[in-house]
Amino acid sequence: MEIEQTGLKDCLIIKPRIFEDPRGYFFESFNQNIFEEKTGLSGRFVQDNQSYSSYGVIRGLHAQAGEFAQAKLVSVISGEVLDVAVDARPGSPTYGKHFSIKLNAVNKLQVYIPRGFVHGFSVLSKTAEFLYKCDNFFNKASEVGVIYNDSDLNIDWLIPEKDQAISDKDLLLKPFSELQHI
Ligand SMILES: Cc1cn([C@H]2C[C@H](O)[C@@H](COP(=O)(O)OP(=O)(O)O[C@H]3O[C@@H](C)C(=O)[C@@H](O)[C@H]3O)O2)c(=O)[nH]c1=O
Repeated sequence: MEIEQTGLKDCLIIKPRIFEDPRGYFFESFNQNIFEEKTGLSGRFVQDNQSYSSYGVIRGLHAQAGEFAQAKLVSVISGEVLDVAVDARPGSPTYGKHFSIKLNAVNKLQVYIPRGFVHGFSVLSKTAEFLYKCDNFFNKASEVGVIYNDSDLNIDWLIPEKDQAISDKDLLLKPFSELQHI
C-alpha cells in the first residue's frame, strides 16, 4: 500500500498493492496494522457502507458533526465516480478548498477523508457501487451538508446539468458559507 498527498491537509490517496495472476487479482482492501503504520492515523473503523447509483447521480456534500463526526475511507467496487472532499475545518490551511479524483474498479484507489470534511461523489459510469468505511456510527441528528453546486466551492462534477440526479434532501442543503462547525 502506498500513500499519496492530495494537497488538502490530512486527506490522503491510498493505493493498495494489487497481486495479479492468471486467475485474476487479489488485494487487501483494508489492513488496520498497515494502514496505521503508513498513515500514522487511527485505523479504527466501526461501520461499512455500500451504495449503488446510476450515471449522473450526485450524492453530497455530506458530513456528521459533533460527537458523531466521521472520517471515511472510500473506494469504488464497480464503475467509476468522481470523488470530492472539501476541507471544512476552520483554521486549516486548506479550509474551503476541494480535492477531486476519479475512483474506479480498475485503479482501485481509496481516499481517506478526515473528520471535519464534507464529502460527495458523482457517478461517471452507467452504474457504480461505492464502498466506504467510517470511524463513527451513523447518527441522523448529526447529519450536516453543503449544496453540491455551491458557488464558492465551484466544483466541476463532470456531469452535464441535464443528466444530474440529486436527492430531494440534498437539494435543500445550504451554502458552504452557512455550514456550522463540524
Ligand atoms: C449514511 C447512512 C444512511 N442511512 C440511511 C438513511 C436514509 O434512509 C438512507 C439513505 O441515506 P442518504 O440519502 O443520506 O445516503 P447517501 O446520500 O448515500 O449518504 C452518503 O453520502 C456520501 C456522499 C457520504 O459521504 C456518506 O457519509 C453518506 O452521507 O440510508 C443509514 O441507515 N446509515 C447511514 O450510515
